[in-house]
Amino acid sequence: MGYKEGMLRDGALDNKTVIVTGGGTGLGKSMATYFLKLGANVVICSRRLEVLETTAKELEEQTGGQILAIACDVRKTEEIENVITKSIEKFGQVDGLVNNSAGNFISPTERLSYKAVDTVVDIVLRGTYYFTLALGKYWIENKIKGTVLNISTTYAWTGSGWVVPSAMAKAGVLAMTKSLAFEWAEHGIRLNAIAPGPFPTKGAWDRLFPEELAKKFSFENRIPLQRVGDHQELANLAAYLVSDFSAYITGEVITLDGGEVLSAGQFNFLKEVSEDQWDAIEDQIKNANRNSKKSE
Ligand SMILES: CCC/C=C/C(=O)SCCNC(=O)CCNC(=O)[C@H](O)C(C)(C)COP(=O)([O-])OP(=O)([O-])OC[C@H]1O[C@@H](n2cnc3c(N)ncnc32)[C@H](O)[C@@H]1OP(=O)([O-])[O-]
Ligand SMILES: NC(=O)C1=CN([C@@H]2O[C@H](COP(=O)(O)OP(=O)(O)OC[C@H]3O[C@@H](n4cnc5c(N)ncnc54)[C@H](OP(=O)(O)O)[C@@H]3O)[C@@H](O)[C@H]2O)C=CC1
Repeated sequence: MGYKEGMLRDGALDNKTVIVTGGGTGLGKSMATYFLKLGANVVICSRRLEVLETTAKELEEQTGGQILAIACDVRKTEEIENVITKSIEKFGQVDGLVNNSAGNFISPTERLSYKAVDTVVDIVLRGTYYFTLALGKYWIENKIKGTVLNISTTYAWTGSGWVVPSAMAKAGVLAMTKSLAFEWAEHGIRLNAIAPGPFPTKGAWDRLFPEELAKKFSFENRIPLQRVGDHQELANLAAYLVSDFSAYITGEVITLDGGEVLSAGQFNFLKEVSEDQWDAIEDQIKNANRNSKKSE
């Protein structure tokens, strides 16, 4: 058994219908795959219908599960409402939502046009609160104990230069997660988030680690656990958080990043010190201890 294997037991998501935004590619596709394997009906939606349909066909063959692909720009409320209506028509009801769609690219902020900032913020923040609001109203009206899982980032709370629109938007998503988790708890609706570290996907790598950068900065050296994430690790956590096994968890953000976010620790630079240097440092400190005792 290892981290590349599915964690939950067969049938863990039986009788659940989960919408995964951006489910045609990358991490959304990996989560959709695992949800299907665990028995869920899955609805994937994003802008490119042909990408969604190709994924739907592939996953249907791979898992034998039921999957519906619908075009939807999460910045448009009427398209979101169409996804919800079609999902209910096909599967009877909707139980879960994974807000996974995102837009992001690295850039010095002063190079961005107003529209460039709006584009990222609108997909990530507006798209997430539009979808959550639409489903929340439906859940409350129909007394359904729905679950929302937001895919955030660690820089939602540390901040990060060169991805400022994304950081602002993901921070808003985090505030929404915690605020609504409290407000809608009385309806049995739960909201949680995952903050992933680097998980290789074409979407992220093309826009955040283009070849020029990838050659210079290797993750193996930067991540304390010395590797990037495996998609199944994220799918495992996501499936747990949308399942009833996590029924007592709400308003939580779980970091899944091999320790990357911990690198700000004030003394972490000591990673560079060799054993010989530690011998000398230990001597110096013990000497200073002895001297301070003498002078007392
Ligand atoms: C591992 C770390 C965490 C990872 C987090 C992730 O989210 S990974 C997820 C990663 N996955 C994804 O991001 C997947 C989806 N992403 C996408 O579809 C695109 O990257 C998108 C977000 C730009 C949206 O596309 P669209 O078709 O809706 O919009 P558009 O093409 O019309 O552009 C709008 C404005 O942006 C401007 N602009 C664009 N690039 C640059 C640049 N490099 N420099 C400067 N500006 C740039 C462009 O010029 C225009 O402004 P203008 O000139 O009119 O004032
Ligand atoms: N990969 C990583 O290392 C990390 C990823 N994340 C997060 O994980 C999530 C998935 O990213 P990842 O799989 O890497 O990248 P992808 O680019 O593969 O996924 C982004 C998805 O969002 C969809 N999307 C973009 N714009 C819209 C829109 N306007 N309306 C609806 N859907 C849209 C895209 O589909 P389409 O183009 O068809 O619309 C695409 O399927 C994101 O939330 C990202 O911020 C967080 C930290 C690290």
